[in-house]
Amino acid sequence: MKSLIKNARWNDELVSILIEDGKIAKIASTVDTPVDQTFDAAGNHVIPGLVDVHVHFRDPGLEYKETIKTGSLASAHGGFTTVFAMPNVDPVVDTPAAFAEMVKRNRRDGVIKVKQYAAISGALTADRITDIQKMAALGAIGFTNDGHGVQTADTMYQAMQQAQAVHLPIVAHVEDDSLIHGGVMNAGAAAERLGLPGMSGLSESAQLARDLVLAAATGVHYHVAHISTKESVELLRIAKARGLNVTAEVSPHHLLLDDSMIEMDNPMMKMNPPLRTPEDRAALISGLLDGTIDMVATDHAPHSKEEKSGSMRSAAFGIVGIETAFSLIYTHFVKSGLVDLATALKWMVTNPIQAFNITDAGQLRVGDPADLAIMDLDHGYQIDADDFLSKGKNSPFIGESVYGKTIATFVDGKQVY
Ligand SMILES: NC(=O)N[C@@H](CC(=O)O)C(=O)O
Ligand SMILES: [Zn+2]
Ligand SMILES: [Zn+2]
Repeated sequence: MKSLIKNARWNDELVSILIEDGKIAKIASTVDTPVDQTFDAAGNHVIPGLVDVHVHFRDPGLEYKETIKTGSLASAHGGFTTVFAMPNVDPVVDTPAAFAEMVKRNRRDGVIKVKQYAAISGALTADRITDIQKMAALGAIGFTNDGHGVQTADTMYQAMQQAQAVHLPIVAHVEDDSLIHGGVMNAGAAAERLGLPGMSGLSESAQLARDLVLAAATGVHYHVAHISTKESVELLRIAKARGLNVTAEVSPHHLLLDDSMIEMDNPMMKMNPPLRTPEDRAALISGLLDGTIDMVATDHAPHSKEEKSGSMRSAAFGIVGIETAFSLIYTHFVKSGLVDLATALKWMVTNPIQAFNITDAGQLRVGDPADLAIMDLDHGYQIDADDFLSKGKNSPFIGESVYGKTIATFVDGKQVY
């Protein structure tokens, strides 16, 4: 099977991409090999398929929020061709049997490449660590209790030792529960103005400091999920300077929103970690620009309309992000002139692939899997929840005007959007 994508803009040139048996066979200004199928990109840009190391697909158990099918279709709509699914489904992915079931489902229902994390400890909250060795053998991409911080140092220490032994990362949702005090947004002036209970950013940074000590002692690859405070960025900067094997992701919403923008009690502005202060946000942006933070990940967290209505006091934590991430980063970092497209693609493709040793994702080189997306970078559009393929419509960015609309997405040469 041979196919051709023609008239695609790549590195300021119009190219044709020849795809043979799912792999990129040739990239050239003209290709005259006879093919079975041709896709005309009509002068739009081609980018390597995006990679998101942090999504919630809610399947099994919470299919009313999202399924692997709808989540992966939404990913394709966002230009993503590889995503890493979190284990906080029902049942939690904390046993080899549950893990094996997820592998089966992800393969059966995913229209893109859906890789799977396994839990660090039972039910994401127990002190007892999971069978890390067995789940590694079954294909786990890493271990995480995302949704919960690991509260005891010994549990984290043991998990790191085991993960290091199988050469897989620990992905940390860093949150010390003793510092949360029932907060629903960041503690500080904004929470006081709104009269809402606040949670301190120290909850994240204090646990991160502990983890970095443990990571140094074990040598494990330690990856910080959804980093959100300036203290965390500083800790990470020091850890990297010391040569620790540590990486971090930041979400588009923590880069683009802060608590000063929460004008009223609005559940679409509620997520964990919460939007922090403008100073925290500035530190996240500098950290991303100077390489302290390695990558952008969405933390796509779909919830139902009911769960995301009413007051922030009772609404669920989390927002969707997989269908808006590229447009938001492209518009606010590339179109605005802060970085070039290649840098944004480092944050959303190359660095995730390298940090997690992904061998079957495409980077738009001859011989790579034909995982790619065609993007219209020149015409603005408005983010509209009716266009989302995700079941979750819980986005604070609805109505925003952005650039970077996905025209088509291909996985192993097959058009999936
Ligand atoms: N980010 C969130 O606010 N929610 C996530 C859990 C998580 O990522 O911690 C979820 O599963 O809904
Ligand atoms: Zn989390
Ligand atoms: Zn998450």
